[in-house]
Amino acid sequence: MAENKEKRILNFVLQNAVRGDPQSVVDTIDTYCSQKEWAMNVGDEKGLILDKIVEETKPSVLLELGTYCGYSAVRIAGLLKPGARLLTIEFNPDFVAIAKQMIEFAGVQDKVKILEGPSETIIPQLKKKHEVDTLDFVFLDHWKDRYLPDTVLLLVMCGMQRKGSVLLADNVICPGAPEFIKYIRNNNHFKCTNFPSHLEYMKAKDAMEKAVFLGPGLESMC
Ligand SMILES: Nc1ncnc2c1ncn2[C@@H]1O[C@H](/C=C/CNC(=O)c2cc([N+](=O)[O-])cc(O)c2O)[C@@H](O)[C@H]1O
Ligand SMILES: [Mg+2]
Repeated sequence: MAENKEKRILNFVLQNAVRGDPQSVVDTIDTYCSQKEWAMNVGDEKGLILDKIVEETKPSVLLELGTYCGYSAVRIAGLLKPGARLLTIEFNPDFVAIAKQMIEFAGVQDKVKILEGPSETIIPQLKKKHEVDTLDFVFLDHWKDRYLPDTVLLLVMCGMQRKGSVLLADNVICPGAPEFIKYIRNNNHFKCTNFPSHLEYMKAKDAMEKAVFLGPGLESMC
């Protein structure tokens, strides 16, 4: 496979991080991407917001949309209670290969399962093929124009949310996910909170949006 940025990030981790230590892997990626080559990891500043919300939620079954190099999968997995599991969806086979090695090096392969393919195909398979009943936590960090359709898919088509389920979306300012924000903030089945921050490794403003599902009401969900 051609030498590319994601491969260079992985090699830097393999050569500099501590095997079996998720925090060391996360810190090493942050060092590389802040000093050598920028990459679209959630990063250290927004990562602390992610950590706090995961720890507060104490989730057992989690879904991530957009694995990329596995940075947030490793970060989240390092916080999970025994028996909790993270499913992460990624459709780029090169990134799947990178993330797989990143997750194994961090020693969290027993907590994380990468599902290769497009989210729109895999989400409807979660119940039957991956024995998911409901999701306690969903991290949205894939193409921004997929946030809304995939949220609707999770909600309406697959009933994947239960009362108290948490959706957390990265990048609601930069690059932005305006349709998702409009929908989720106007949907009275969700209680939304915005967490202002900065774009990973940059000074530009960004934010994360947390949306807690309040449960299906009597009226239609749409
Ligand atoms: N429908 C789908 N199913 C499965 N995998 C999918 C998918 N859509 C995208 N992906 C994967 O998710 C990742 C995309 C992330 C987009 N983030 C971004 O575009 C992004 C951009 C900036 N930025 O430009 O500053 C900053 C950020 O934090 C960002 O997350 C890639 O690994 C891509 O292959
Ligand atoms: Mg992002």
